[in-house]
Amino acid sequence: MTIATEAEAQAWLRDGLEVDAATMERLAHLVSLLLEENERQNLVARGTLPHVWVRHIVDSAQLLHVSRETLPAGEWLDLGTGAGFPGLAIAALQPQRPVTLVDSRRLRTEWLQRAADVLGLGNVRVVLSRVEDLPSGPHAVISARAFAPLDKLVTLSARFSTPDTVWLLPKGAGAAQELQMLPESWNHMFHVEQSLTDANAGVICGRLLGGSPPRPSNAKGKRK
Ligand SMILES: C[S@@+](CC[C@H](N)C(=O)[O-])C[C@H]1O[C@@H](n2cnc3c(N)ncnc32)[C@H](O)[C@@H]1O
Repeated sequence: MTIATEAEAQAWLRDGLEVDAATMERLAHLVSLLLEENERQNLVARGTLPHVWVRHIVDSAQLLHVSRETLPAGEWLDLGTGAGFPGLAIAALQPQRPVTLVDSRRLRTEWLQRAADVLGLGNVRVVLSRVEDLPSGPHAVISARAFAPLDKLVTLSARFSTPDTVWLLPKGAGAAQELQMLPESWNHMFHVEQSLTDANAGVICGRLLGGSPPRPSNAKGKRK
């Protein structure tokens, strides 16, 4: 199944993900704030504006659905959140879950904080920082969309993960190839799930196990 239209996106949220009416309203409010702010700053690609529900809201919300396992409770860390995807949409969908949104661009984090305030999302923590400079610490879920190639992303972010952490990484058409290129010594249980919003794209899901964690010397994305 591929969700292609705005009507299909909203129907899937209501019927597939069983999002309640109040949350649908919150998401609609997020969409209108985004469209308004996009007039002032380039938050998302203009070509995606007619399809915000498909390209951003459901593309984010699918992370609550595509993984083969139940997501652990606890803090969700979204790296390179940009305009808010997937992290801000997840926070709107799961207002009881603490969600940390990290981005290195001040304008983006100011927007994220404003949007979270207007939407009344007290579960959101916005952090203006490079991922490289964040303090280490475990998180229940790690997500990142369009942030970095998989090997670099895992290298940068392994220190926020335990073997119980679930990683959810929406990728493009090259998801399976990116996964294949991870060094064999890395002990992981990642797999690719079909994206609900793009027949050619995949979501890399799974866990990073102990044993051979990536070393910081790989931080620039170089493979040995
Ligand atoms: C291509 S955008 C993707 C934004 C969003 N995740 C999405 O998919 O719509 C990448 C974002 O990562 C941020 N970024 C790039 N390098 C970063 C770093 N080292 N640490 C934190 N954020 C970074 C950029 O400021 C930008 O907002």
